[in-house]
Amino acid sequence: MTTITKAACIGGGVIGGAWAARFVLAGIDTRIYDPHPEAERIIGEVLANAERAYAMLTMAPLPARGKLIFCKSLKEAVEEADWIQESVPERLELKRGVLTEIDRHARADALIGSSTSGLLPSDLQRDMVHPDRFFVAHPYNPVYLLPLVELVGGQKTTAETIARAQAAAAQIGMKGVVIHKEIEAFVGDRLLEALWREALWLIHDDICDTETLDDVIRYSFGLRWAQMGLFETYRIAGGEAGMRHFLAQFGPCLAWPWTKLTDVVDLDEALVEKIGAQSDVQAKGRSIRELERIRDENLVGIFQALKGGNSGEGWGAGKLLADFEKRLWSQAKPKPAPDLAAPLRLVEAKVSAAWVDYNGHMTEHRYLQLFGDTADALLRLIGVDMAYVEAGHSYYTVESHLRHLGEARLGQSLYTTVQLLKTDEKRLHLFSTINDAQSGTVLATAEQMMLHVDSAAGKAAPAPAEVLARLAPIAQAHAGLTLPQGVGRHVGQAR
Ligand SMILES: NC(=O)C1=CN([C@@H]2O[C@H](COP(=O)(O)OP(=O)(O)OC[C@H]3O[C@@H](n4cnc5c(N)ncnc54)[C@H](O)[C@@H]3O)[C@@H](O)[C@H]2O)C=CC1
Ligand SMILES: C[N+](C)(C)CC(=O)CC(=O)[O-]
Repeated sequence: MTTITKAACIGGGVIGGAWAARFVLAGIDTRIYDPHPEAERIIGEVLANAERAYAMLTMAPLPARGKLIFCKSLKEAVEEADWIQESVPERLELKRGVLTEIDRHARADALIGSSTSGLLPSDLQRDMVHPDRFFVAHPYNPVYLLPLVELVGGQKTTAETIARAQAAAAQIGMKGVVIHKEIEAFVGDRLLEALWREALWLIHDDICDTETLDDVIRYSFGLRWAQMGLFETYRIAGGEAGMRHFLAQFGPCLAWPWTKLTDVVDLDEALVEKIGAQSDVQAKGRSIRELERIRDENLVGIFQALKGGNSGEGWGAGKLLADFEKRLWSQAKPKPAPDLAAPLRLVEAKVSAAWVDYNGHMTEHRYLQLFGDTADALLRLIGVDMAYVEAGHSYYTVESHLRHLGEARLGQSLYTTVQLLKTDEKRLHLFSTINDAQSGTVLATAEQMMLHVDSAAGKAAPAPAEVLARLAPIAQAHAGLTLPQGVGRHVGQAR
């Protein structure tokens, strides 16, 4: 299977720019060709938003950012690439011309994907000399966050190409869903178009305005769709009798005249202006980049909620993120040995929107999460990693005392440190801090006791010699450090 190390983006608008961000943030060197005079500025802004979103999304060790190179010609962009992604405007003749040129200059084993929202891959690959390596890779906006890519082959696409494309998608954290039969608009845009058509009629007929329509979605079924889609949601809606009862009860309603789905609304000047004006009111003067940042913060929050779903196993897009993070951790190069002569600096983080509460600052359980991540980083350092845990032993936290000394705000960069206060064969007594990354100011501290356990037996057990041996030099070095202020504090009031 191909490992993608070099990518090319042909077209760097809304979608091409965000593909470039996804590639670059996955550590892939990316060349981009777009003749738009402001391409560099636009793509730079998209990349900045993507980096901001990733900093909030994950603490897993992302690879070093790939290089982003702007090219003067399509040839220069594609000739060395492993994966070329075309994202030029949705016009068949334009796309065919661009794809034929890509085909001419690309390496024989390169993957060539098109972002088309609905054109048939067989039509797009018609004039290519090597159409076997061409496929539709239809993404969703914003490509750098939403993980789905619909993979659709044309008549001349090989099964090997689709399999390689699926593996390449996984490499950049995407879920490549293979659509085995080519139809216009594939699966996602068929569904979206049905909804959109209906929505346009509702505005046209003055049933509601754009804000009311959006509220109807985002306060109700939009929340359901992000986690269970349509059919699993409706299975539950059938009550204990499930899907069959749901179909029996609501199937006949489909024959009632509830929808204008087959009629196409005339998007004449008046309707465009009506929708445009209502949309302007909704936006409350926010720019597209500002709206993108709000959207991204919300998406990150949803991802994180889904990552903790299904009793912590992860669910849907959250499970995909959890699996991707596991892979990143397993591939991470060992960090240089930390300086033992000071508390160990182990975790870097940025305050995500999902971490902020009604007081406008990081909410209290996120402090505990960061202290937990810090303890996990220390455990990995002494060999207590996922394989160790799966083999039946771990450390459990049995006591924590947190102190909140300052506020952490949305987007603020933080780091944590940990100092070993005392250890024995079963116990780890730790003192951790959360610090502002710029000033080093301590914002919170945690004093914690952890116990080594035999997880199957559910009781404390001595840690094995190899774990204790890795612990010993840290414990020895930290024994010489000053006891941090706040150790042994209990909750009480000054008298
Ligand atoms: N905007 C969306 O929500 C989605 C769009 N798509 C698909 O992605 C593709 C691109 O759409 P957008 O990014 O929205 O359009 P866009 O208009 O934002 O970007 C198109 C870019 O292509 C560039 N371009 C035009 N001719 C070119 C050429 N010959 N060579 C290189 N670059 C060229 C333009 O300068 C522009 O920057 C379309 O096929 C669209 O259907 C797919 C998923 C979602
Ligand atoms: C509007 N659109 C057809 C270009 C939308 C898509 O293709 C997918 C998306 O991101 O909604």
